[in-house]
Amino acid sequence: MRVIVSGGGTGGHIYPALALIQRLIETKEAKKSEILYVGTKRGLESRIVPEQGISFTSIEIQGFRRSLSLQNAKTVALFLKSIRRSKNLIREFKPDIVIGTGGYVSSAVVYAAARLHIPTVIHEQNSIAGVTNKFLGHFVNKIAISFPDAAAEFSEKKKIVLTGNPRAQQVAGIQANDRLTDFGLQKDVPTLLIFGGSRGAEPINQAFINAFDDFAKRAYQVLFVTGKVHFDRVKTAIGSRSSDNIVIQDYIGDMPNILADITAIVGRAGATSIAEITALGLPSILIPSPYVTHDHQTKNAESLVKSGAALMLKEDQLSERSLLRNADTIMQDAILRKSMMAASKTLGQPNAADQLIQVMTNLVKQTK
Ligand SMILES: CC(=O)N[C@H]1[C@@H](OP(=O)(O)OP(=O)(O)OC[C@H]2O[C@@H](n3ccc(=O)[nH]c3=O)[C@H](O)[C@@H]2O)O[C@H](CO)[C@@H](O)[C@@H]1O
Repeated sequence: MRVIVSGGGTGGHIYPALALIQRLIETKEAKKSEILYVGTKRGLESRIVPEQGISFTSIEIQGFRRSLSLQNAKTVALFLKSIRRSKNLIREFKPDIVIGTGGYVSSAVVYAAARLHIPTVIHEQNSIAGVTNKFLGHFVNKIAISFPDAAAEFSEKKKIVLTGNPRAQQVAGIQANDRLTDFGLQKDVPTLLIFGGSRGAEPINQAFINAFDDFAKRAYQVLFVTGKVHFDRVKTAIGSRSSDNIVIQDYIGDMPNILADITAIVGRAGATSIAEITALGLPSILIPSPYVTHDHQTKNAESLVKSGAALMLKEDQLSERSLLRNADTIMQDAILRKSMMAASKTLGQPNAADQLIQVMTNLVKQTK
């Protein structure tokens, strides 16, 4: 099967696409040479996708501003140009199917495919759909969702299929593998991973910087990930302080393998992170980003909190003290962790990639 995949901007849209691609290759539904990823140069995808050895090509497009501005005129012009470019790419590559995983780049690629009568699927990771997927929902053949609640976001109910997030299946099968020693951490000490989504989060970084001296006294260890753009500032703020139980990284390239060795997570409540957390049955402290459309991360987090899988810390309550208190609550109580792990695991979607592939292969068969 020849497949064009498009999705980007942030890791939350890219990693589900990569997990799907990996599974398409594993199951021999597609060869590596039959896959083309279309993204933008500016998005994280331009770095992450070629690193995986997947063919990558970029189109120029930008997102709409919320307020009326001259930039929006440029955005419209770029959008029309990117549809023409996408149509050319599609005519050249001749995909059997085009799938979009969100982020504005996928709007042009998937829309162009629909206009050319190529079978199309979108994948929505969140319970509240993104702007791009809401737009594309009118044109595609199938809408794959990760949370049942997302069905309410689309008017054409016949198109909707609940598959889960393919990244869940990619991490679900991974066993603990002592990879923490790669970073100089101990392999048998409980480890807390702190990170603010795929791009890092300034408020989480600041709370961690303020709490550094206290974390340094803990019996557990901390793997702290700043996000690439924040790394230098965090390192400067930490200065010459160091501790055997704390490691600071800018980005983790191989998150699935690292997650398998982690005891608990402090993070944002991005949908793909949540798919990973529940696939592995990890306990977590979720600090939803208040800067996302319709506060959808709070909704994502609430589903875990309700079932006892996670604690939620609202960003306006985030401080060094609340960060430490929540971290200690989980890291110093093995019984609590055990019940959170069980609750987390019940929300996991370990067959999500296969379910999405099923949707794709059925659609291709029907349209042949
Ligand atoms: C600010 C913003 O718009 N956030 C959205 C974005 O978040 P974001 O891109 O942060 O997405 P998620 O938290 O969902 O996923 C982050 C992904 O990046 C990976 N990772 C992260 C850090 C790292 O060092 N290495 C690494 O590989 C994680 O393992 C995960 O696979 O997309 C999500 C869709 O899924 C949405 O729910 C989020 O609201």
